[in-house]
Amino acid sequence: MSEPKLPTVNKNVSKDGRLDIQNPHLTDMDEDVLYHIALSNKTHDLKDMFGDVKFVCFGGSPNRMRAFAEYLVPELKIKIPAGQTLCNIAHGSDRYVLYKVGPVISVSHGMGIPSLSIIFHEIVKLVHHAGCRDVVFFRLGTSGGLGLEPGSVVITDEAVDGLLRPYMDLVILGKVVQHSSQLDPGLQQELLSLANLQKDNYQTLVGKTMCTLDFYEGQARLDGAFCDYTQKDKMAFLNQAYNHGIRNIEMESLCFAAYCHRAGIRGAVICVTLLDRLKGDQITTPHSVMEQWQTRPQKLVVAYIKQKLGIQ
Ligand SMILES: O=P(O)(O)O[C@@H]1C[C@H](O)[C@@H](CO)O1
Ligand SMILES: O=c1cc[nH]c(=O)[nH]1
Repeated sequence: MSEPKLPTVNKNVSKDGRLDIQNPHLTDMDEDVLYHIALSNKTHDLKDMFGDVKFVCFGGSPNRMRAFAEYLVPELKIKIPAGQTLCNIAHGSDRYVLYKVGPVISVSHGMGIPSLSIIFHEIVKLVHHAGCRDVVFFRLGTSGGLGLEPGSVVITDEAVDGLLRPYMDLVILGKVVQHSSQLDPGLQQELLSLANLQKDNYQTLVGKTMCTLDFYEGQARLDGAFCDYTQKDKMAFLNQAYNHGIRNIEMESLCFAAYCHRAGIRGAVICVTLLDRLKGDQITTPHSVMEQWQTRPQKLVVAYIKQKLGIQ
């Protein structure tokens, strides 16, 4: 396979840690409407609303990201005035939810790369307009594991596509552009060290993550509406992925990693595994157990945030 031609990246962060977006067209615009989160740099004072943000946490489901925001309130010792509740700042749009708890944004991204891509663009522009400094991005997700006890947590060191390539193909103006999906190894190690300190009764490890365009055939499942391959074909592919170092499969890490790299933002992907794909396809774990598992990546990122903010 020939090496991809990757565009130059990481030019976006200025010396003082602010995100200087390189898109020249943005500076010519009188107003920038962040359509899917119902905000704009003209109708909202984004510096006042978001200028202190240091961490942005993305996750697929709106309810999970609300629950994460609620979890952050006592953990970060945030006082919510009596009679007030957490407000979905993106309530003017019903596409995504967005909460702010102190210096943390908790935002949903929906399912799959196209949905994540839209919200990522708008969050990067939000962070830019707000003048935030040294912001770190996290994806807190769920996934199918490979050879792991369900409930294990994988910190992604490299996101690969369904062809096991460590970059994202993007079709722009009728041409394929490739963006490297490298993630920050230092951040991965910091997270792993924190996980080791937590002495949890589940495993947290660093491994490669395969990001697919589909939950069923894309992830070699036999239980979709369509399937033209055999159990043997499926196992051959999943074993190939395992031997390549892949430890979990989900649907957003490639774009998340590629865009973090492109924007020059430190980012990490942390996903709990809901099942072992070497053993099956259907997710049969009770909902209450999965809800508990989904808090595992959150717990790790909260430990990281508290450490950075000096909160005991
Ligand atoms: O972060 P979540 O749990 O939403 O991500 C995974 C990948 C797909 O979006 C979805 C499939 O069930 O779960
Ligand atoms: O198997 C799984 C489980 C969660 N999310 C996925 O994308 N795949």
